[in-house]
Amino acid sequence: MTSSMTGTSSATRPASQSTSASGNTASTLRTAKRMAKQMLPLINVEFRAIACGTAGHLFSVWSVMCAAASIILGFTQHTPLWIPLAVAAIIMALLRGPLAYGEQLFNHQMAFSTLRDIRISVFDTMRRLAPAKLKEQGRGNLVTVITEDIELLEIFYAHTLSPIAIATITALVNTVVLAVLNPWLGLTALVFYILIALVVPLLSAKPTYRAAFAERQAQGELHSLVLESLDGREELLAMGASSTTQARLRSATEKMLDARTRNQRAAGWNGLATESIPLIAIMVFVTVSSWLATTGQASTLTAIVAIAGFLTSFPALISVARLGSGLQPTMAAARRVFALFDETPAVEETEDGSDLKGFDALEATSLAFRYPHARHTTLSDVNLRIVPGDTIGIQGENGAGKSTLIDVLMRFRERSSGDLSVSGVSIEAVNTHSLRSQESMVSQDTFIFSTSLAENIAVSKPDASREQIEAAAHKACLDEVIAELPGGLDHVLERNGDELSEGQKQRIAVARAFLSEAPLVLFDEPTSNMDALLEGQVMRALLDQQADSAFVVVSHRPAVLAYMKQVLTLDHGRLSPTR
Ligand SMILES: Nc1ncnc2c1ncn2[C@@H]1O[C@H](COP(=O)(O)OP(=O)(O)OP(=O)(O)O)[C@@H](O)[C@H]1O
Repeated sequence: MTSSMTGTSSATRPASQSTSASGNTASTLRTAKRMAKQMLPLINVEFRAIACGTAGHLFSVWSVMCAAASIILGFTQHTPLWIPLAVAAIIMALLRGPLAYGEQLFNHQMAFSTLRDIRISVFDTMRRLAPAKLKEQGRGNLVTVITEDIELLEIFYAHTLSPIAIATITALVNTVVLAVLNPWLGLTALVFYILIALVVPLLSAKPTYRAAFAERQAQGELHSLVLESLDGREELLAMGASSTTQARLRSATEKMLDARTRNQRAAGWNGLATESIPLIAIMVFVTVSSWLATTGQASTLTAIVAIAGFLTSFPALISVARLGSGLQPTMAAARRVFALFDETPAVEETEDGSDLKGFDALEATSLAFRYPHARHTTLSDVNLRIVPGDTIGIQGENGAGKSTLIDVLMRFRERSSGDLSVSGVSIEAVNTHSLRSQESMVSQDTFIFSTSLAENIAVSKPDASREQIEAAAHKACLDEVIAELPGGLDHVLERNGDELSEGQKQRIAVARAFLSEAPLVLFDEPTSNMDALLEGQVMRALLDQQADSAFVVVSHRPAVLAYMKQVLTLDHGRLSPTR
């Protein structure tokens, strides 16, 4: 991952909250600088875009100037000079097309490559933040960042830096050319160039940024609400609460539309200036040129050629003037993407630590854990030793901290104090990928991916053979589910396994545990949705294939705990033996 993208900060709030709408110039410049850094690996492509764009715009100005000079010289003075001027005008006009094509091609090559790198970094960041910090982000907000916010960055990478460079170079060259024709013409052009390419975008940037930022935030909140209403649609219908949700959706939509309207209004003012100022500039320029011609300070030929050139010099500048409002949604989106990159993970992954050779023991001594901002510690003094062959049941009241303990043992969350080691190595000194190969987990909620049932089972061992998958499915009592699905093991499950019952999904999770080769498996309520018969079959199958593995099973059910050699109770943050 590119370090400039992922520099960490002390931010601990979700991306939706950790950025403010303050559009001060310093922070916008910082964001722009950070974005520009991503372009460094492709700087040659950017130079090519600038070269093509500059040449293309200058050729279009010069071709019109040469054509004007050629026509006047040919018709009024009948000098042969009109011929080379006409040829030059035609050649430059013909070159304008390929140069414009090149400019677009290189700009988009730059934009798409940079966006690809940013997308990879976003997915890397999500992996780094998962699972603890990702839960805090809000799914809707993440969806907005991953889809719309990243797409908006395209404007910066394809339509910002090179147009600014092109506009600056062409404006300077045009000013010099016009000043050579007559200093007054050069001065007049320079004043209007500065007005259009500098003053207009700077004046329209700040108000547009605020509205654009509010719109991005409102969009994220609306997406969160829509996803929440979709996920909870059955509860809402069953509880007759649809109208409340509709009202919340309406209010969120209005908030978003209000921000969008303000954004459009700010963009409208920018459009007004961008359309009017060139016309005023042309009127003033024509007036100055006519005055110079009538007072004999410039020839008619000079005045007409200068007017022709000035008229055609605006497109490069107008695209920069429009950035004043057009770029602001992009800057707002960039702040949100960078806020995600800057989010501090609950646990920093270890990459330069030790690799575990095998699993001897997991030991927790005086282990404590407190959620950030929580008033009490959830785990205050946990002492636990797990060795190969152990089966340990953990029970406790709702909210006692059982799932939290599993998260800490998996190092999804960092303990607040105490010691925690695996095979004699302090857990944070173990390389994360090595830790995951030794410890795996079956959580309360099973996520079903949109792929075949076989591939869903093989999540814990992607290179598992067909026989191994079938055996795991059989042990997890999935035979009858497989027989009922139209494609059997190859049936493609969709929408988080909508067509399966919760108990069937849990059996898929257990099948994953059967396939996993991790010597320590932590189960969080693995059979809570199964009937007593299935539960018994699954537990017996688990113990049958246990061999040297160690199992820790969190459960409220005495029937499940009865299978365990040792049962512990978690109460007031402490584990004590029950039997
Ligand atoms: N992300 C969080 N931030 C703050 N507090 C949390 C968070 N997650 C859980 N808690 C709190 O920590 C305590 C322990 O929660 P945990 O889910 O570990 O309990 P549990 O024993 O697994 O409960 P259950 O039997 O209901 O599954 C609860 O009081 C809960 O409110």
